[in-house]
Amino acid sequence: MSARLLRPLTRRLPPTSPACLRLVRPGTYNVSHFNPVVHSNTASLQIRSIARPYSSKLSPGEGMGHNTPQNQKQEQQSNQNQDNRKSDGPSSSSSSKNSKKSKLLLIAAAVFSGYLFHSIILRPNDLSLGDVPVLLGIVSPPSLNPTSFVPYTIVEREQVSSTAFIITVEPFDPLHRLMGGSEKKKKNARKNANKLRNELQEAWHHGLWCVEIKQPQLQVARDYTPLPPPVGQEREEMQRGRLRFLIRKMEGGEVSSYLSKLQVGDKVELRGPHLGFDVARRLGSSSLESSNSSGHGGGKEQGGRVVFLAGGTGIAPALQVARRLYGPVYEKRNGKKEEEEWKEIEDMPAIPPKMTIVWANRFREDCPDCEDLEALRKRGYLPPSLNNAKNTAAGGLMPYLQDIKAHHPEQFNYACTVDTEKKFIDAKTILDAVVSTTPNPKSPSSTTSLTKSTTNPSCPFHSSSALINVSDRQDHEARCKCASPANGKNLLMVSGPDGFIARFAGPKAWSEGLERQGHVAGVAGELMKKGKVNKEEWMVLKL
Ligand SMILES: Cc1cc2nc3c(=O)[nH]c(=O)nc-3n(C[C@H](O)[C@H](O)[C@H](O)COP(=O)(O)OP(=O)(O)OC[C@H]3O[C@@H](n4cnc5c(N)ncnc54)[C@H](O)[C@@H]3O)c2cc1C
Repeated sequence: MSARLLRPLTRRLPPTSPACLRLVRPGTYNVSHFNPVVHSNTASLQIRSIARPYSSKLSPGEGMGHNTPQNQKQEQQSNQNQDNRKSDGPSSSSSSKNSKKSKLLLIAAAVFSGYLFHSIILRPNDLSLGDVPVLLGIVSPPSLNPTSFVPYTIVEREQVSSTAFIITVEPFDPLHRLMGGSEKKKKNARKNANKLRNELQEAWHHGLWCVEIKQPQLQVARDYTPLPPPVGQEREEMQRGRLRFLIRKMEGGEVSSYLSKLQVGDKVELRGPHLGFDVARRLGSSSLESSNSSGHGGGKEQGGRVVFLAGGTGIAPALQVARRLYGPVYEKRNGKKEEEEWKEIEDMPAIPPKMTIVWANRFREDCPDCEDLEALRKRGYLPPSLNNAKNTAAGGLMPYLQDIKAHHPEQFNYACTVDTEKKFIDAKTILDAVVSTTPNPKSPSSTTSLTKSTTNPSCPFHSSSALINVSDRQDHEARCKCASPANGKNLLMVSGPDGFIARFAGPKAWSEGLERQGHVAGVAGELMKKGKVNKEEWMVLKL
């Protein structure tokens, strides 16, 4: 509020200038010329007492610093005024104090209404009343947290198909809005950068996570899953605290319809991060699992294979898992592979577990260029990190998948199905995907699964029967109950609309106000019953 309105005042009257010091001299002043906004409300402001009467307490050289005849005259005049006021008695003094107070109040009210008019009427999506403490420097801008909503600004928006769009948001800083591209803005951005990076780094390291986005008119919020940053932009995006979401507009949907109407520059409110299922701990790979939080030291051997069935926007958690297993997709910068740096930061395994994603879409436009990478190469296409192109939000998500494939050809696979081309996920698709993750016996990453004898049936990480009652919101607080270090399970993960999950893994169940995993049914349940997918080695996770 006042930062903008007082700027002209401070610019005209720097604190050390004689003009500024004139302000503290006893006397009557017209304040209207300081700011046009207060002009209509004030005629004059009397300043009669100051903390240190300048005539007696300012030492030579302090303040005005000039003992000119003119100053002496003014001083005498001022002393005379003070004497006169003293003789008026206490009632006169208190009434003048009151009038001074009311005038100051008037000014404050005028400034405040000007601000309200500016922020609410003129720029409704810009600044709001809640931003005042930040603008005044009383508090720093709030950062993403799981208990309260904080404002973000949409900085990019891309329509990737007729119903789906990607928005990129970054933390809203009211000071940035007011200061434009000034030095102060840059300084502030740098100050916040490391804090934001640390917060998000933890969530990315966990793997699966989401944030809530609020619909402010209806005061409802829904979960959305941040996509990994575009190829080669991980560092920059993390430092700016940016988040990207793939959102499908649902007809009649309260939050997705609202979000579909927002444009670049608009504000959204986010709350989070909310950590989801701990994939690394279930896979049990020693290099993925953090020993201090697992309840035991973590297994010595590499473990875990992942088959991920993603329906539509369910691709977002699939990419989060891929990022957890393979690290950020990197670019070469100054001759140094950025991936190496991230490996150090994130403790990535040298040889990551095998993963296959099958992405089901209604239309081809949702997954253009979803071809085998070799076929794409023959057509002259190279993923962004190999042809040094920057992959912005534009181009959707295929470049991300292609880049992981290019860097981990043995470990990672992806395939797409398109409803309108009469290609659907079925039992055979799932079995093929399971086979594609079979480790090469010669490979050092050969998988060893957790055997029946070492699995505690009540362990929420390694026992399918215990998983039935698990909710994703509580998962990260649980502890492994297996007696000996777990080598890990393989995961068949299913993510997408409720109908998609129910078809392939059975419906989730609700109890005590929480959505829980429920029994495994659907196509995956059938395959396990028939023994085509070994239920001792594979666990099903519904997202
Ligand atoms: C952990 C998690 C992560 C998620 N991540 C993403 C993501 O990254 N991207 C994404 O797009 N979605 C994601 N979702 C789904 C998202 O949270 C919302 O559920 C989705 O956007 C729909 O919300 P909505 O408010 O628009 O629709 P809602 O208002 O909840 O309505 C949903 C559907 O039900 C219909 N409906 C509503 N009320 C009625 C009624 N009374 N009678 C009949 N039909 C009705 C609506 O028409 C609509 O089609 C995620 C969900 C979870 C749990």
